[in-house]
Amino acid sequence: MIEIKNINKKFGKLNVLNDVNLSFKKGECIALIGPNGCGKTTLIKSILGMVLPDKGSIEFNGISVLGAYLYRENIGYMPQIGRYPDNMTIGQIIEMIKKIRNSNEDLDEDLLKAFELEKMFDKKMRTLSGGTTQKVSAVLAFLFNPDVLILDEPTAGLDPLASEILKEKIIKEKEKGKLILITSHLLSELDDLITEIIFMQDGKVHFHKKVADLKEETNEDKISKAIANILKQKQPETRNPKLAIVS
Ligand SMILES: Nc1ncnc2c1ncn2[C@@H]1O[C@H](COP(=O)(O)OP(=O)(O)OP(=O)(O)O)[C@@H](O)[C@H]1O
Repeated sequence: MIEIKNINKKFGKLNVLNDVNLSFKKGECIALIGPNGCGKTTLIKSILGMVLPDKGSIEFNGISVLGAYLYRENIGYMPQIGRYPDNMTIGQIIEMIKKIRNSNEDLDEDLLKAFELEKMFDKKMRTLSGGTTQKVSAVLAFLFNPDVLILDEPTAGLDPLASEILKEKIIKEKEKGKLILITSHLLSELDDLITEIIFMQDGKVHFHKKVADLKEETNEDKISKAIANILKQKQPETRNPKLAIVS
């Protein structure tokens, strides 16, 4: 579904993506993890066409994303920090996006209802808490029933109930066979969700494994412990604080 081949990206002298090769298929729920600044968001933005790689190719269903935009209709994107026009209300934002998309798909309003956002339709975006803004971003990502969901730190800032609602929704969409790509630092949140894990470090893919294989190899039940175990095996001498994992 998404093929990433030999992607490189520099910002000035900083090598942010360094020969990244990845392949994502329908029905997978993949966690993209790694220390701050290792290139996760840059990789996501490259898939979305918001960042142009210096080298390499990205294909969506066999077609290069370079210069293309229609493929984005198949992707629901929840950014790490959603930015919206300050003076518009929640209701106006959702209506505006619906009009721009002009989609014939049945709308998926599960999250709109579960988060009870309709009660807050008249609230202006500038008055919203961080968590409520995250809820608006989540609603918009799922609204047009996309085949692919790319969620950048989706539960950051959400309260425990909202976080659980979103996780249940992600599981429901995964079961429908969608491709879901999630970045998160909260590894304990990922246990029930993901089928594969990609660990990035310094712009490179450190490893890409199926969760079942990772757990079997390390003899650990929890993803956070399994990853810590792998990292210890790979770097027995060093204690690199950048690899700190939140479990
Ligand atoms: N537009 C840009 N211009 C210059 N540098 C950038 C730009 N976007 C990202 N960077 C740099 O690229 C590096 C990777 O950033 P990126 O946002 O991809 O990291 P990340 O893995 O998503 O981090 P985090 O876990 O903190 O979200 C960082 O050093 C960041 O400062």
